[in-house]
Amino acid sequence: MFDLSQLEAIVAERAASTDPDSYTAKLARRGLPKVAQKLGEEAVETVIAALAEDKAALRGEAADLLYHLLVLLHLRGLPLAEVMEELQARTARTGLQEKAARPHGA
Ligand SMILES: N=c1c2ncn([C@@H]3O[C@H](COP(=O)(O)OP(=O)(O)OP(=O)(O)O)[C@@H](O)[C@H]3O)c2ncn1[C@@H]1O[C@H](COP(=O)(O)O)[C@@H](O)[C@H]1O
Repeated sequence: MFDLSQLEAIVAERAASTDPDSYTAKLARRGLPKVAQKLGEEAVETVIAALAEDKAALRGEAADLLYHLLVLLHLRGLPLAEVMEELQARTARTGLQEKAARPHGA
């Protein structure tokens, strides 16, 4: 099954490409603030699709959201594996225990 680490590799390769047809390359050139803005927009669109109970729209918006998150992580040099390690570490306790252990305000 296709997974996010495979998409992460595609994003890394396309972000460095000079292919004029590459959306990833175009987006990466626009820089982190633009990518962050796009990620925020996709998050809002995902929420709207979820609240509208439109499963087809939610599927598309969730895909857009994950793709843009990977572009942002790539530009900030944070490997997806580190995020997965963070999530895996959290499985050792409940969400409320994890929240209580966070530094104040985090
Ligand atoms: N998964 C995606 C993916 N999801 C969403 N998008 C793009 O994200 C954009 C989101 O749409 P919007 O209307 O919000 O944005 P827009 O108006 O096109 O662009 P802006 O001017 O607002 O930035 C669309 O252009 C989508 O094509 C993606 N673009 C690429 N990928 C993957 O990345 C691979 C490489 O893509 P390229 O870099 O384009 O070759 C593809 O084969 C896919 O696997």
